[in-house]
Amino acid sequence: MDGLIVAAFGRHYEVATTEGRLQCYTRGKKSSFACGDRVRITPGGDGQGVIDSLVSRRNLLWRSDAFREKLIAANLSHILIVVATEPGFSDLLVSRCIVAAESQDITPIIVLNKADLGDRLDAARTQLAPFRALGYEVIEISALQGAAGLRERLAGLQSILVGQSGMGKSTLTNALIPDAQAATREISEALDSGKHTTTFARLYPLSAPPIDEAESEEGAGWLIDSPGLQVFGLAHVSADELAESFIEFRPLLGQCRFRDCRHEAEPGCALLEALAGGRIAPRRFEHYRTIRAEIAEAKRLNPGW
Ligand SMILES: Nc1nc2c(ncn2[C@@H]2O[C@H](COP(=O)(O)OP(=O)(O)OP(=O)(O)O)[C@@H](O)[C@H]2O)c(=O)[nH]1
Ligand SMILES: [Zn+2]
Repeated sequence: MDGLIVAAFGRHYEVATTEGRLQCYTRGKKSSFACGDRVRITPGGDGQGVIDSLVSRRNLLWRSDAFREKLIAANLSHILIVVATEPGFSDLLVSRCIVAAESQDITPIIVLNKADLGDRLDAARTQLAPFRALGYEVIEISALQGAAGLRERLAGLQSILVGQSGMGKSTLTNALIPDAQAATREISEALDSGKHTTTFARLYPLSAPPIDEAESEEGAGWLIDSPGLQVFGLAHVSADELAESFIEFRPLLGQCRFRDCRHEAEPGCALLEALAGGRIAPRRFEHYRTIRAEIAEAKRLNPGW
C-alpha cells in the first residue's frame, strides 16, 4: 500500500493512505523519511504499519552539521522563509535556507510578517533588498490580520514554512490552516502516546479533501509546518553546489582565470571582480564566505561528508 507521510516525529510517522491514516514506524535505526515523502507500507492492523520503502522523492530539504543530519521535508515546490519586522531576523539564515532550496530545485519565497508594525517596516525591507534584487519573491503580510492572500498564492503548491522562533510562524500557520491546532493535538496524541511532545513537522492539505485519495495527491496543494529553527547547517553541500546555489554567481562560474579558483584572493577571479564592481551584493558574498568556511570545517571534522 502506498501513502503520503503527513507527520514525522523521530522514527514515527503518520501516513495518509486510501484506507485512512496509519501510525507507522521504520525498520532501521535511522529516520530516513521525511514529511512529504511518498512511501510503500505494510499495514499491521490496529491502525499501524511499517514503512518498507520510498516510492518517490523529487527533492529533499535537509540540514546537517559535521556529525548529524536532519531531514526536514520532501517533495516540495516552494519554501516559505518567514521573517518579521520585529524581533530582528538573521539574513544569513535566509541565505542558508535559499542555498538548501536552490541546491534541491525548490523555489524560495520570503514572507515578511508583522508588516503592520510600520516603524520597523523600512528597516526590514532594506535588509531584504539584496534578495529582492535577485528576483526572489517577497510577500508582506500581517498574520494577526489574516492570511487570505498568501493562502491563495499557495493553492496547488507543495510548500513548507520555515523560520526562526518569534517570527510569528505559529500565528501564520493558524491563519492559513484554521484547524491546525486541533490537528497538531491529534497527531501528537497518536504519535507520541503519552511521552513528552517535542516539535515535529506536520503536513496540512490546502484543498479538501485530497490528501487521503492517493490518486489526487500529486496535484494537490499542501503546506508543511516545521519547528522553528535557529541553525541551518549545510555540511552536506559541496563547494561547487554552494557556489551554484548563489544564483547571482551562476553566470560567472567558470569565468575565473584559474579553473580551480576558490574565489578568495586569486587574481582574475570573476566573482571578486563582480563584487568590486558592485554586481554582487557585499552582504551576499559575506554569507557565501561564512557558509563556505563552515562547510570546510565540517568536512575537516568529518571527512565522510
Ligand atoms: N504585530 C504583529 N504581531 C504578530 C504578528 N504575527 C505574530 N505576531 C506576534 O509575534 C509573537 C510571536 O508569534 P508566534 O506565532 O508565537 O511566533 P513563532 O514564530 O511561531 O514562534 P515559535 O513558536 O517560538 O517558533 C506573538 O506575540 C504574536 O502575537 C503580526 O502579523 N503582527
Ligand atoms: Zn574565482
